[in-house]
Amino acid sequence: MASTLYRKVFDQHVVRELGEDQYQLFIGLHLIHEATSAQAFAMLRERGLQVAYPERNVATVDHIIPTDDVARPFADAQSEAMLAALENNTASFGLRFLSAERRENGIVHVIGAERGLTQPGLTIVCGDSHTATHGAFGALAFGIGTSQVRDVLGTQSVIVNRLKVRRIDITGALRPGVSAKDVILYVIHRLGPKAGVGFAYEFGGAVVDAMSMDERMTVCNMVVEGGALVGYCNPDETTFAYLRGRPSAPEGEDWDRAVDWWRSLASDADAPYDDRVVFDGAEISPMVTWGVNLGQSVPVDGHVPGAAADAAAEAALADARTFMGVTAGQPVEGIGIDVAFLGSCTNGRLSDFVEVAEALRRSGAKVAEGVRALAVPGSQEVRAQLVERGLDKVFEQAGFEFRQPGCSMCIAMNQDRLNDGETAASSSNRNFKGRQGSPTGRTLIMSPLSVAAAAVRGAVADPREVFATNR
Ligand SMILES: CC(C)[C@H](C(=O)O)[C@@H](O)C(=O)O
Ligand code: SF4
Repeated sequence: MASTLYRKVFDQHVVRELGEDQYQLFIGLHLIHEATSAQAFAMLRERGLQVAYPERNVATVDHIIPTDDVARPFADAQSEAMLAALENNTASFGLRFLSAERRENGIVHVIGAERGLTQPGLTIVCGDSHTATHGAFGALAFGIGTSQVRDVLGTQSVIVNRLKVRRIDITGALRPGVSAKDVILYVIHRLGPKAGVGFAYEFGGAVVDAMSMDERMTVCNMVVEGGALVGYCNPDETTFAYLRGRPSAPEGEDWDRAVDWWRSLASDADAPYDDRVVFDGAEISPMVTWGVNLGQSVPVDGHVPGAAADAAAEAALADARTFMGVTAGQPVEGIGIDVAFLGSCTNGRLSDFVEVAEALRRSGAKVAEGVRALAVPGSQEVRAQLVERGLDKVFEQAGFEFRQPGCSMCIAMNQDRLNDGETAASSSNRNFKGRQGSPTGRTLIMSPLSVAAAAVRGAVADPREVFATNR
C-alpha cells in the first residue's frame, strides 16, 4: 500500500501499540545537551537505572557556552555548573560527549548532520524543540520533554501519538536573493503559527528538490514555529551525496545497502496525505518578521499590518506593534536595528556564512556605525572551515565579531544578549518577547543575507538592493 516516509519510518520503530493511538517507539539516536538533560539523569539515578543503549546517545554543549572566552571555569557560575553536570553525567553513564576542550562541540542540530549521525530512516529525539531539523534527511525527528529524555535514557524508547501528515509543495523556482529561510517564513506566514499542531510537515516540489541539505535543514528547523512537531524531506541523491564519507556514515557494502534502504523509505508518488498545500516559489520574497510570533512577517517591501479578521486578532496585532515600537502601515524597510546576529541552528551552517561573506567581500560593505554585529558559527567544524577559507577575516574586516560556536544570542543563555530596548536583526528562529535576553529587547527574524543587509544599513533593508544579488 502506498505510504508516506513518516508512516514507513514510524511503523518500523513501533515496539508496542498501547491503544488510544499511543505507541512505544524505538529511538535510533538520542542527542543530548546541557539545558534539558540534568534532571533526566537525576531521575535515572533515583531509579537506579543505567542507560539502555549508550552507543545511541551523543551529547554536546551549546546553550550556555560563552562565545568569547571559553576558558574554564566559566565566569558565569550557573553555566559552569550546567556544563560540569553534563560532563559528570556523560562520564558516569558512559556516553559520548563532544566537548569544547577537544573542539568537537556545536549546536546539537548542526553537529548531528555534519558528523553523519543524522541519517534517513532513523528516529531521532532530543530534549529540544528544533530537533525537527534532522528531518531534512528523511529521519523522523522530534523534540521531547525532560521526562521523555529520562525514558529514552532508560529504555531507548518513548511514548508518542501518531501525527497526521501535511504535504507542502513549493513549486517552480525561487527568485534571486530569496533563500530557504524566506521559504519557511513564507510558509508559516501563509498557514499561521499554529496550523501545524498535530501534523508532520512533508516538504517537496521543485524548489525543495533543488535545495542543498543546509537549506533543507533551515526549512525543517522552523516547522515547530508553525506548530508542527516534525518536518521532513524525502531522501534523494542530494542527501546521499552529503552523507557519503562523513565520520558516522556507513562505508563499503554497508553504504550501498543503506542507500537502497533509504531510497525505499521516500513517500510513494501516490501516498495518501491528510492535507496538501501548494505554494509557488516565484511568489516568495525576502521575508522579515515585524512582531512577536513567526506568523507576524511581511515581505521586505511590505508594511506593518493594521487590520485583522476579528477583534481578538486586531488586539494581538496592536499589542505586537506596541511592543515592537512600530505603527500600522509603516514600511518594515527602514526599521532601525542595534544588533545583527548571524548564527543559530536555523542559519549557523557553513553555507550561511559563506553566502554572507561573499556578499560582504564583493560589495566591500561595512557594518553601520553603532551596530553590534555577531557572527557565531553553529559548530567548531563550521568555524574551522570558515577560518580555513579566510572568511573569518572577511567578517572581521566588515565589522563583525567572529565568535566561538554556540546558541549564543538566539536564546541568550550565555552572555550574548540584547540590552534593554535594543532591536536585533537575527538569523535565528524565535521572536517572542524577551527571547534574546532583555524583556524589552526586540527581535526581527530574517535570512542571513537580510541580517547582513540590515547590519550594513543599520536598518531593515532589501538584501537584493544592498548586495545587488543575482543568485
Ligand atoms: C532550551 C531548549 C529546551 C529550547 C528548545 O526546546 O527549543 C531552546 O533550544 C530554544 O530554542 O528555545
Ligand atoms: S540555536 Fe537557538 S533554537 Fe537552536 S537549539 Fe540553540 S537556542 Fe534552540
